Amino acid sequence: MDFKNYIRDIDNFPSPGVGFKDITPLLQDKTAFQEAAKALLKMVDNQKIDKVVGMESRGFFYGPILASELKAGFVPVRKLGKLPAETVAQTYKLEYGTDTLEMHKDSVQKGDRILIHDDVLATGGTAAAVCQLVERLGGSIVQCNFLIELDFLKGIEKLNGYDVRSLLHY
Ligand SMILES: O=P(O)(O)OC[C@H]1O[C@H](OP(=O)(O)OP(=O)(O)O)[C@H](O)[C@@H]1O
Ligand SMILES: Nc1ncnc2[nH]cnc12
Repeated sequence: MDFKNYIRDIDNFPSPGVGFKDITPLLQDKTAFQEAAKALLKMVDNQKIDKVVGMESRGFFYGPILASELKAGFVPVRKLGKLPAETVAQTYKLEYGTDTLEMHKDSVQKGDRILIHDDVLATGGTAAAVCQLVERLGGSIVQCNFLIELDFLKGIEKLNGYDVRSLLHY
């Protein structure tokens, strides 16, 4: 299946000069939605995973599905101020601004085998911040797994040393 047929380009969103990859056509198609989940899962290649860590908000579409299929837990990484218990936080830059992400301190135990999942790897600021949070909590990152990688933004350079897999490249 050519998943790219279900990814829509929106120019100048959310700010001038940004070419936004809109995955909602993929999500709303019953076949493409499910086939993409299977393809993301295939990239994990039967590795043992204790927890899938997904970033707010678009990492929440497939992250819990991957967790369920891998018989792993799901850990939400949320934007500042949304998580109710004690957190660790990391501020980072992304393609169109600056933000802070948080994880609950008790969400990852030392030695947990972690799959990080998000929809888009752009400049890599978000994913690098999440890798730092997971490692501060003692987690071991098995793979960083994305639906889309924007190769020209070179996000992979911020994820040196990690196993980075992306289903679609632009
Ligand atoms: O590689 P980067 O340049 O850091 O950009 C990638 C991030 O940007 C988007 O999230 P966004 O912060 O727009 O939030 P959203 O998922 O809530 O829309 C996307 O879902 C990634 O998390
Ligand atoms: N160009 C882009 N399209 C969709 N999500 C993004 N997150 C960061 N850059 C993005």
